[in-house]
Amino acid sequence: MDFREYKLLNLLEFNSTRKRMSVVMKDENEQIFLFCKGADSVIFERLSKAGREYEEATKVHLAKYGDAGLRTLALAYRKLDEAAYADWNDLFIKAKTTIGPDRELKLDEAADSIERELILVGATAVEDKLQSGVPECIDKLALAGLKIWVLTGDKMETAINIGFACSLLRQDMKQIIVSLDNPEVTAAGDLNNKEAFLKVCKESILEQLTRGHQEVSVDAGSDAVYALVIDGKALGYALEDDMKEKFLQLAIRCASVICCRVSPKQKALVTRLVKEGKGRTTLAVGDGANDVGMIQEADIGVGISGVEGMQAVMASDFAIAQFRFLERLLIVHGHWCYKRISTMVCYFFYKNIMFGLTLFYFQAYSNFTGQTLYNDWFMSLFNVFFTSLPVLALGVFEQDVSADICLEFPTIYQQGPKNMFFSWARIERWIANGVSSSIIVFFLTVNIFQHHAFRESGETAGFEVLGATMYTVIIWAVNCQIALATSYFTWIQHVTIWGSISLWYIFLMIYGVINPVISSTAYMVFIETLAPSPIFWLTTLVVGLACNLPYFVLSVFQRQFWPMDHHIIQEIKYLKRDTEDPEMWAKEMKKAVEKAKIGFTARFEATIKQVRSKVHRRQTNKKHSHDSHELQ
Ligand SMILES: Nc1ncnc2c1ncn2[C@@H]1O[C@H](COP(=O)(O)OP(=O)(O)OP(=O)(O)O)[C@@H](O)[C@H]1O
Ligand SMILES: [Mg+2]
Repeated sequence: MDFREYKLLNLLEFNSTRKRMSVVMKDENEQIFLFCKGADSVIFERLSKAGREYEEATKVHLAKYGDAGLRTLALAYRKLDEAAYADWNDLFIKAKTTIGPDRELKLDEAADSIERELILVGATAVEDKLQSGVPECIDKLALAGLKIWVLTGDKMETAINIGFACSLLRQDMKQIIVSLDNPEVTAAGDLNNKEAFLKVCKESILEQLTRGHQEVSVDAGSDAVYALVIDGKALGYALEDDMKEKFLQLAIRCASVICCRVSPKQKALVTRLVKEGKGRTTLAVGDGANDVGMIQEADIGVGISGVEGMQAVMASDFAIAQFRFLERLLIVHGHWCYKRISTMVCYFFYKNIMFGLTLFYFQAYSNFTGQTLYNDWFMSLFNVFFTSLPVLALGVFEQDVSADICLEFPTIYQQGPKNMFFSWARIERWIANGVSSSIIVFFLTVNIFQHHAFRESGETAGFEVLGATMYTVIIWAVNCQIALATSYFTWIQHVTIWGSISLWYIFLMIYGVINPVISSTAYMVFIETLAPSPIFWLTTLVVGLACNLPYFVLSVFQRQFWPMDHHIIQEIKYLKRDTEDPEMWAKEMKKAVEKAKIGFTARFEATIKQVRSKVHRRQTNKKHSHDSHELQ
């Protein structure tokens, strides 16, 4: 075997902006070479006139590989003479030893100056398999009403092929392809006038975007589904200030958007454009260092840990091991989290308003004497012990519907993006609940106690009795309220809710027997006064129920007359209709998905529609010919 020995002189590293990497080598005859591999578009730009011998053949191969969904690399080399290399090496070493922010820039410039005049050798292709479960996951996300954009560093053919593989594209979609790969731009490029070339490029992109808009507008209202495929260079122009709005509007009207050959910076810019232009919440998911920019730019960044290193994971808010876990992360945990947090916050408003307002009413009632209704310790411990754990349990464990149902009914996810549970209307309803409960608890309790004998000897109750009773009612009311608002009960919910209430009585007893210097108005109030008197227990029951009555009645009405998705599903599950009455379940299932335009469910529907229209056409044709026969 014939061995050749090469000495490695320099390594010009890969990054996603350069989209290429090179090595400088010396062979046994002291001849210096530069070998370069990288994205085809980048390599072809850098070929010398003499080095284009295999250009056409390689392009054909590359297109073939791309269509097969393979990832391609173009390979090229160049010979360097000793003197030219020595000059360049000085420049490179200087760049390499620079310290400061412009080191990268200088290195890129140095590399750029030598990676020119290349001679094309050929191309390679490797299969980069989709992870398992990606098409299914994309389908679910589409059914949940999410819009999916693909931003990739791959070449257009590969990206389109992958688009087909994961059902983002399908045959009956109309593709709008925006790129600079057209005769006008190529002709302008040959003229060697940079300014004129830029102008032609810009005009070409503007024209393609306008044409896209027209096409989409013509078909508006019909079933036509569009996909936008834009390439990195074109995107550079489309993201300029005067064009980005047009690009965004077009992209929004397309069911799928695929941006290929984009640099990391462009990925971030596109994310920002959607985030700021539409004011929507964006989520970026990626696995490589080239995705870090967009992961940080998006509202929610998700990193996939895998073969491409840990950079994406380090920069992300959530890390997952496979793309398909995104489905569960969003549709199950995203949904639960949104509900938990929004209900938790609303409940906090409610309970503090209810408690605080009773203090305020008492001030007015006692002619602003400054006398507080409750013992100091009662007030301090309200949010700490007696009402805190149930709401924490709700915030951590609540599930309005189970995980399986979330996945089976992806539309339920839309409650989040539509903000149905943290809208002003809902917050106001909870505030109103707090205000009404405070009015009920205060005025009912005061009226019950005011004109009646409380003690055997005929005296009315003192304000310490009134305060302790009212406080007891509030503890019952707010804890029962959370029991009403919770849909998922485990022993944890029971322990926290009923435990909080029990804790109050235990506290009252222990605190009540402590020296009156410390317990002040609470001294023996429960053991001696409240516990033996039936009116205390009766008040707790009646007023406690009355506080929760408005919420309860409204909830019943809502469930009955304006049920939301999760209400219906809860009822079906509770009444076991899913097993006993499959028809009802199937009917509900139909409603359970957004009308998606991408994903294989959409593809399946489109195919059925096509077959149906074909059959219909055939039947009408037959009928026509039959009719004309009869006429003859
Ligand atoms: N090590 C490498 N050496 C030379 N060229 C490379 C190398 N890695 C990638 N390339 C080329 O640079 C292009 C851009 O790579 P980049 O990492 O930005 O995106 P990607 O990995 O292709 O796609 P994605 O954004 O989907 O991860 C690739 O399509 C490939 O042609
Ligand atoms: Mg990558």
